[in-house]
Amino acid sequence: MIRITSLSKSFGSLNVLKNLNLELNAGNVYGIVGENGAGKTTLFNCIAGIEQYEGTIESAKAPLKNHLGFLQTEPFFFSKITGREYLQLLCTARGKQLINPDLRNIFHLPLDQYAATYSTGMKKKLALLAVLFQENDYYILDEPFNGVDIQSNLMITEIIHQLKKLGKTVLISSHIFSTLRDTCDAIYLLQQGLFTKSVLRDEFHSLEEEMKQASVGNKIEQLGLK
Ligand SMILES: Nc1ncnc2c1ncn2[C@@H]1O[C@H](COP(=O)(O)OP(=O)(O)OP(=O)(O)O)[C@@H](O)[C@H]1O
Repeated sequence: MIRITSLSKSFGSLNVLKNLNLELNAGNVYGIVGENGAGKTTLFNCIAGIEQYEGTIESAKAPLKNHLGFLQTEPFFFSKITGREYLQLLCTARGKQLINPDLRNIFHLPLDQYAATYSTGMKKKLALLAVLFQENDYYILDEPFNGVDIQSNLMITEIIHQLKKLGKTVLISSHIFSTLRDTCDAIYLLQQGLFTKSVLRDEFHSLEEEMKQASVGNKIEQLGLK
């Protein structure tokens, strides 16, 4: 369980997160949707302890950061570290052994190549493997489907299903509604730093239609394509 109470975050005069409350329970997958700049990454950074904030964030397993696997939108790697060394480093940081990295290298990453020289999608897959190998209780996956190939997208969907089965708590952001439909138990709509809607699985379709209507409406006709 992660409980977020009265969470606010500002950058100077810009109020990005406005008094958010959210409870995330074990064995559930939660999705966050919202326009660019709505505050999704800022929310994740606050939960991960990367940003300072007002309010409280509590977790059943504490401290939260020691049990959290945070996959960032664009993972960063130091220049002279191989994929294998990165996996080793992240496992060591949690006091875990790196077990069978070659056998468990399901994305066929070149583990002896410098990670900084990986492609965008390869970097994301390496960072994902690392947080999985840490055996965390909580996962935040910021746009996990973005920039990876179709095969890996299918794999990541199955990984999320498996995390749910294992009773983990998973929070995902995505700009592709279908990926959330395939993985989430509940979806929260974040608009200008506020949760304006939360829906359970059986209401996903109506949320998608509502968002489509609000964002597309009659704008295609307005475009006047010929
Ligand atoms: N370090 C920072 N300093 C100042 N403003 C920031 C900082 N980080 C984020 N912001 C601002 O906070 C707002 C929310 O940004 P955030 O990255 O959380 O949005 P997001 O919902 O993740 O967007 P996207 O979908 O584009 O990834 C934006 O207006 C952004 O410019």
